[in-house]
Order: sequence, then C-alpha cells, then structure tokens
Amino acid sequence: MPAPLLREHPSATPQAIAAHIAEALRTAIAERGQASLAVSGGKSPIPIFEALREQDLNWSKVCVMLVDERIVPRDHADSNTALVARHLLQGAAAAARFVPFFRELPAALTEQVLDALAADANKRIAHLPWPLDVAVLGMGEDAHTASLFPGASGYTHALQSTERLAWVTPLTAPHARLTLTLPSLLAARELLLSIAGEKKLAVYRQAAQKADAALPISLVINQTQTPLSVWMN
Ligand SMILES: O=C(O)C(O)[C@@H](O)[C@H](O)[C@H](O)COP(=O)(O)O
Repeated sequence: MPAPLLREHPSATPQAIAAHIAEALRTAIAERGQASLAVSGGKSPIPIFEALREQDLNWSKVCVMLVDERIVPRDHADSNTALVARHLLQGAAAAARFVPFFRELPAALTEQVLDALAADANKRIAHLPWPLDVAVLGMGEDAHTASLFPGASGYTHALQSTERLAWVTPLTAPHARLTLTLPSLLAARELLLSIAGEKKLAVYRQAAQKADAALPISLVINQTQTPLSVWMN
C-alpha cells in the first residue's frame, strides 16, 4: 500500500507537472510573499522546464536553485546551471532569481577544495526562502536521486548532514557534484519525482518496497515527513 504522503500520477505530461509546480509556487507567494523552487538537472526535466516557464506566475517572487550540480564550468555541456538558464529561465521566467552554487572553479578538486566549495555554496543558499516550497527530483536507473549516488564518497555524509548542501563524488557517473542533502530535501514543503520509461518504473517499484540506502530514492519514497507526488510516463 502506498505511504499516505505519496500520490502517484500515471500518464503524466510535462504540462500537468508544470501546472502542479506553478500552483504550489502561487500558493507560497500568496502565503509568504515569495517562493523557492529547486530543480534537478539531467535530460528529463527539459520538457517540464519548457512548460513551466509558460505558466502564469509572478516569477520575480520566485527563487530558483538546483537540487544538484555537477562541478563543471558553466560553459560545459553537463552544467545543470546552463541547462536551467537555457530551458527554464526564459521569457517571463527570466525574472526569477537564480542562485548558482558556485561561480569560479579551482583547477584541482581535492577533498579540501570540495569541502571549501560546499561551505561556500552553503553560504550562498543560506539566505534563500527555506524550507524549499518545491523540490523537483529525477532518478537514475541505479536509483540515485539529486546527486545521492549509492557508494559515492560523501554519500553517507549527504544522507545525514544537517547542512543544506554537501559534495559527493559518484563512482558511476561523471563529475564530482554538489547536492542538497537528504535532510534538506525532506524538509521541503513538497517533493515531486518525475520518472519516465519501463526501466525507471521498475526501479521505482522496487525502491517503493522499503527504505534502503543502497537505493537512495527509496529514502525519499519511504519517509513520513513530506508529501511526495510521483509523475510517471
Ligand atoms: O544528474 C543530475 O544532475 C541529476 O539531478 C540527477 O539526479 C538526475 O535527475 C537523474 O540522473 C536523472 O537524469 P535524466 O533525467 O538525465 O535521466
């Protein structure tokens, strides 16, 4: 039986997901005068971003940040910051305030440098409206979500840290990352998870059975703190 905070939306369209996000942001603006939205990178959110930017919303009251960022320069093909700039912060949505985790990058990413980058990024996001109103999550076929990659260095810390953000170096995906920690994701007022395709659906179904740190998304699904809507297609 699905957890009480979990709502599944089969045959989801990017428009339906965008309408749901926009409604939550409008409510936040009406109640608190501003809204905060964290979005995932990767490929699947692109149609959602393009539908969301068309929503009727007072974008100047919306703060946008990433759920996770690959530690690459902004002009790198894998930059989530560039992805958001290209696909979400366009038209009326360009009025949103986007807060990047970093600007300049050091040449070598030692653990010490990663600690300093994470500390600096934590400072950058310290003044944003918090908890997040909405966090939009994706999922990989290894059940990672945000940059919570099973077995990665930094993973256990990112599951437990009281900081908003931490670094993670995945074994199975390129680039060291900065990611919102599990506690800060679960502190959001609302979580959305978007998954597409049979393979991801099977992983989701398996992860829905029980919380297991080997399947990071299971820690988001099997929690009793935050409403989670799952959008499948
Ligand atoms: O890598 C990132 O930047 C992510 O935020 C990550 O968690 C992503 O959501 C999944 O890897 C799914 O990625 P796709 O949408 O590309 O399948």
